[in-house]
Amino acid sequence: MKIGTPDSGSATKALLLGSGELGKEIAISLQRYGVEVIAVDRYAGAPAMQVAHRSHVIDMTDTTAVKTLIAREQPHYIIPEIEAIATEALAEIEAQGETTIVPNARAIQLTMNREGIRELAAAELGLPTSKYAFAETFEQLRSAVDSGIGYPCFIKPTMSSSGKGQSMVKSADQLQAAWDYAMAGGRADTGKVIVEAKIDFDFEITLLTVRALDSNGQVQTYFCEPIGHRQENGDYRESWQPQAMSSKAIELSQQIADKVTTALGGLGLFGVELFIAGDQVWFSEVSPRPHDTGMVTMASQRQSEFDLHTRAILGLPVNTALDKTAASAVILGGVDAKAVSYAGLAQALAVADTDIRLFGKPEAFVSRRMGVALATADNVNDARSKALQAASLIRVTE
Ligand SMILES: Nc1ncnc2c1ncn2[C@@H]1O[C@H](COP(=O)(O)OP(=O)(O)OP(=O)(O)O)[C@@H](O)[C@H]1O
Ligand SMILES: NCC(=O)N[C@@H]1O[C@H](COP(=O)([O-])[O-])[C@@H](O)[C@H]1O
Ligand SMILES: [Mg+2]
Repeated sequence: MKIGTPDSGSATKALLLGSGELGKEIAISLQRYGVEVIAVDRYAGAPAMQVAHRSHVIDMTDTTAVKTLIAREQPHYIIPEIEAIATEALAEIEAQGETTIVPNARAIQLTMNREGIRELAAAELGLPTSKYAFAETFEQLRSAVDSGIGYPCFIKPTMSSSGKGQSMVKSADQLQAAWDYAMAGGRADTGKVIVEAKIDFDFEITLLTVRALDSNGQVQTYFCEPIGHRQENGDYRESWQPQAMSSKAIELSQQIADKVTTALGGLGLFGVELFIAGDQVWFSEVSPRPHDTGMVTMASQRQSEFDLHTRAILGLPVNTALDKTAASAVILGGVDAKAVSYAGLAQALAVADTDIRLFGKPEAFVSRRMGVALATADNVNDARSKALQAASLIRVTE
């Protein structure tokens, strides 16, 4: 198979494994550089499918289903977009040498599972993290908490995202419920949980970090301005850029992000999640792809996180500069409904300097993210209040 790039004239094909709101923006960016996009997800009508050249519905956790589809489509690039993919299939495909897994199969495998990335970051690279342990039974969980992790702590499925199956436990009587919730709530069942001691941070950031080629064809690491965010129940509610930080904390953050992304390797954008208290910085986790809190870059940067990921993958030049102070606020479903419609768009857009992105998910759940409001302003406080106001004016209805 001939590997094409936009410069070589032959059609380049990219296959998205996961087609949510992040994939939709990646698809649009890829298409702007002439790439053919195939969107894949577990359900029909997923956001990226609505803009892709074509799409497929498969069980992405089924190795055979993933391999069969890739053999049929023969993409040049496979871009994992969600933390629920049979990663064994990807290593085999990469080894055949004709397809680039973004950023590479090992990075996807390590970050898809909290165990892989935690062992790399804490044990191998020696980065500061919360105290942690893994448990395959309730007894193991209880003994890990009793013998050092303590309370409060977080219990999470090892394969999950957006807070699915995650709870904070304050005392021993809440432990069983947290175990049951983690066992039932992951995006894929690994039979294992991670328990982490709670870090008392002042604020948390996502440091978008890009590994891209410079004009000499050398891999360089570029950082965006830090993105601050607020989470509820393990899922993000608002984000803003830039987050003010001490120069020591930003320096440590960049060092940690550089170490972990260099260890993961490949080309693309990474969302490095860090907890900050004073000048102290802890590594939390990393996405080898655009990050939900990074949706703010659609308003704050000339090159959004989606453009940066796309450019890095294709070997094109990148610029991570901040353009405007901005904020994002999420629009949750608020109802369980098939066939949704939206009210309040005119009122929301009447808030100055805002924009609304509705993802087009075919079905709403009470806490499913259905859209995001974006706002720019002279300062972070004003940007946040405008984004929050615009988001609050949108109603998802049956
Ligand atoms: N050990 C911890 N100490 C303090 N807060 C934590 C800890 N672990 C998680 N949190 C809080 O919960 C949030 C979500 O945790 P985490 O990022 O691990 O979940 P996730 O399911 O991977 O979410 P996403 O996929 O959206 O990044 C964090 O951003 C933080 O606010
Ligand atoms: N924190 C990770 C994240 O935000 N991932 C984004 O959410 C989608 C799944 O949404 P859904 O669960 O509503 O289908 C994923 O496909 C991805 O775009
Ligand atoms: Mg996270």
